[in-house]
Amino acid sequence: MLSVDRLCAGYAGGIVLHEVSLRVRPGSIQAVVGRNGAGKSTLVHTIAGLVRASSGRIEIGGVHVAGRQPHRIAQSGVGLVPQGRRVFSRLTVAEHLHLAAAPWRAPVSGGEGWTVARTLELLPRLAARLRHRGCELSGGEQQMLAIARALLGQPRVLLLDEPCEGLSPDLAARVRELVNGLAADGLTVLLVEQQLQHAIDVADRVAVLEYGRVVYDRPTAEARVDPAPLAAMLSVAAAPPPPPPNRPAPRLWADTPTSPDPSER
Ligand SMILES: Nc1ncnc2c1ncn2[C@@H]1O[C@H](COP(=O)(O)OP(=O)(O)OP(=O)(O)O)[C@@H](O)[C@H]1O
Repeated sequence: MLSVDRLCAGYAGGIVLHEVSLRVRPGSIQAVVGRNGAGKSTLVHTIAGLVRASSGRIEIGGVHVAGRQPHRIAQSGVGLVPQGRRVFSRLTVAEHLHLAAAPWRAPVSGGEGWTVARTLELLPRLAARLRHRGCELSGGEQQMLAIARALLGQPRVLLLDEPCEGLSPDLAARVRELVNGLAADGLTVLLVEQQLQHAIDVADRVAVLEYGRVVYDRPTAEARVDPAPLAAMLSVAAAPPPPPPNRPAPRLWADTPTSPDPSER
């Protein structure tokens, strides 16, 4: 179970997440949608420990992890598939996989762990590309590699930040199918999606972030019946809410130097 409770986080320029609360059950997919700049990546980065929470709780399987170093949070069972894949252009697929493999780490959720052989069985396209360098892969292959790398860390919670971005409809459908299968195997999945329809297709619940606040969080079954309210929420620009009166200003944190790539923003 991933539980986020009244989470606040941001950067030196200001607070971005305002008391965000979400609960994602094992084996389920929670989609998070929202307009550009709503705070979706900040949310996954904060859960992964790359951005420091200024207040609130993040629990993985009942253990409070907010404030821990990113590698400690990864050891608690959080895997991140970052936006833009972030594969190393000069390393081969095989090198990526062997660097990411953590066979000494027992799978946090128990059961069968992820080995290089098992990830290649799941993602056979990578098996045919083992000697290719990151820069020689297609966008879809890079995405598969980013997912394989996260799985090799033996996660029980998988955070995916716009995994279908820039992929052809076929490949995007393949990625959604893959994510679905991982959740069916018991993984807890938080999926940031730019496209509402993709979120509705794959997720069990969908939450809307607006100016860093959760303004909607319902089962996708409701949106499948009538997606109009959700679509309207994402297409009509709302003014940012005024700050609440008489509340002390939240502490602001700079992005930590542990961010995977300082040129990210
Ligand atoms: N490293 C950073 N330093 C300072 N501000 C940042 C940083 N990263 C993001 N922000 C700001 O935080 C806010 C939320 O950005 P975030 O990337 O979380 O939004 P998003 O919903 O993921 O957007 P997108 O859909 O465009 O990826 C934006 O105003 C953005 O400019």
